[in-house]
Amino acid sequence: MDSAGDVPIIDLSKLRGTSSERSAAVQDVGRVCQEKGFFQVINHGISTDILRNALAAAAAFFSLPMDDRSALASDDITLPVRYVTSSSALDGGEVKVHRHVLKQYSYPLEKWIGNWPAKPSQYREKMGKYAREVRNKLVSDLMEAITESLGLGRYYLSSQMENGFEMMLLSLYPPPPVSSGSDDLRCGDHTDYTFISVILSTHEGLEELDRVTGAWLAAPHRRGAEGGSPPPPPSLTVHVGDCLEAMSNGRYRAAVHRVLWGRGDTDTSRVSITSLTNWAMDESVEVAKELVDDRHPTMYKGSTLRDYTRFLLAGRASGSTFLESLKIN
Ligand SMILES: O=C(O)CCC(=O)C(=O)O
Ligand SMILES: [Fe+2]
Repeated sequence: MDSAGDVPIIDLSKLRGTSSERSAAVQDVGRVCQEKGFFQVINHGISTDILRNALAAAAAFFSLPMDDRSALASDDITLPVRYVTSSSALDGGEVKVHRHVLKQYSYPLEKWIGNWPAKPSQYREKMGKYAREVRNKLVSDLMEAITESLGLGRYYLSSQMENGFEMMLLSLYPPPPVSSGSDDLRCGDHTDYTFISVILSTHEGLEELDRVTGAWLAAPHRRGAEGGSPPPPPSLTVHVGDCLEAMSNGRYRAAVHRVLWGRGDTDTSRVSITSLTNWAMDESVEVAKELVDDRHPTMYKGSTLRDYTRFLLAGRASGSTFLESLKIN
């Protein structure tokens, strides 16, 4: 299996190859989910145009006047489309914006796309194409490979996936204010509440925690505009999330990741799109009973997306993460 630096690369065309290619690729998927929890994908079949258009649409949205964007702001975290800004006060009373986020529900697409921002004009079309392709060409195949690699069979989660839920987080990380010094952590270390998340971004900045060495690894970044004919597509990074860690009874580990932006003298903004795969709001994610035996007792309590939302609403009073709160000692 290839890797870029210390980040493994999964060739998705192998999952659609001969049966021996497929079983080798399924084993690779299992191994990286177990050992790392993060990887990048190539030969997924999503065109460079679709990827670049989605990033351009996200950037165009963030270029809208603040009034247009803040019209979508709300404290109600259950809304299907919501604009959020995270910031902190600097010493001189100045406010540092870490990032702006547009959250939008995206699966089933037909159900939600009408709620998406109507401006800029091609936003829904370009973002909709990306959402559909990520789902059909990447997430579905990977989820099948993942359950197969756990010995549960390729279609083990098909119905939960079909009846499930997907969310996109579009993030804008503005350039740092001059006075920010070296404080360039924009999104602190965390895991995602999801089965898998897929990240596309305009710039580097995403970092993964290597659980074995304790080192932070920079996810390699390709913009997709460099030479070559056709040019190689932009990088797509995949993370194992909390739901997969729990369902697999801890066999696969959620990726701890963070975003640093602004190191050096950059005056550009970074834009990313994170796609999160979940089950329906009230469908409980439980440890797969097939993965429990005397040597592997059930390690996690069941949880739903609604439980997670409630946890966020309550604030992290205990200081622990949602995944930690699910662990059975
Ligand atoms: O901006 C990125 O590259 C990742 C953002 C992220 O981790 C998240 O929104 O959960
Ligand atoms: Fe994340």
